[in-house]
Amino acid sequence: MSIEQHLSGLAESLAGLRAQAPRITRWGGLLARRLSEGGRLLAAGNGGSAAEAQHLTAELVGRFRDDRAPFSAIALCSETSSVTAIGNDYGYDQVFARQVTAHARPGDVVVLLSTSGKSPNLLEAARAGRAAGARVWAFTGPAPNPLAAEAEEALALPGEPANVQEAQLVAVHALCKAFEAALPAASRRVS
Ligand SMILES: O=C(CO)[C@@H](O)[C@H](O)[C@H](O)[C@H](O)COP(=O)(O)O
Repeated sequence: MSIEQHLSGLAESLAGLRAQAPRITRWGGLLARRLSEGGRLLAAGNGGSAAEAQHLTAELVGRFRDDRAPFSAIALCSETSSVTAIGNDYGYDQVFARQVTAHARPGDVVVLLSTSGKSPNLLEAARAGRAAGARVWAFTGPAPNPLAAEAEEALALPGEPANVQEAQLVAVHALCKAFEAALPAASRRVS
């Protein structure tokens, strides 16, 4: 595939994202409410999506754009001792689900990123999140797919995996932008 074809594919995935901008704005508002009230975001993904999960939590604990309070967010894929111990003792399908069961409380938000929407460990994590009473949102490739079906809501993007993954990084930034815009003034300290 030529670079031009790759970039055309990315444009298609981004067009799919643009069509779902209202969902991202709504998610940002809900996330701002939940985290301001003491909730926590738990994020997970495999491979490149693991990097995006970490990217999202870093923006929330640090900051995206505005100077403001830190918020609680954990990338479950970065918990190397938990991932390796749970994977070793319970199997790779449980590496995120067990952490979700340990950390998630009602009022929390679980964000699961996948290009295929088929990774068994993310499907298990979605079930664990719902069982814990948390909100479960999935970022996936083309719908229908099992993860989109298992989550309460999904941002499903068209395109091949690499393009979906690239567009998901834009979606992560868009969510952070919507989140910071929706934060109550009390927790915002723009300099
Ligand atoms: O970054 C890439 C492909 O762009 C790979 O590392 C990719 O993330 C891995 O193959 C993942 O295991 C794929 O998982 P998923 O997106 O299908 O849930």
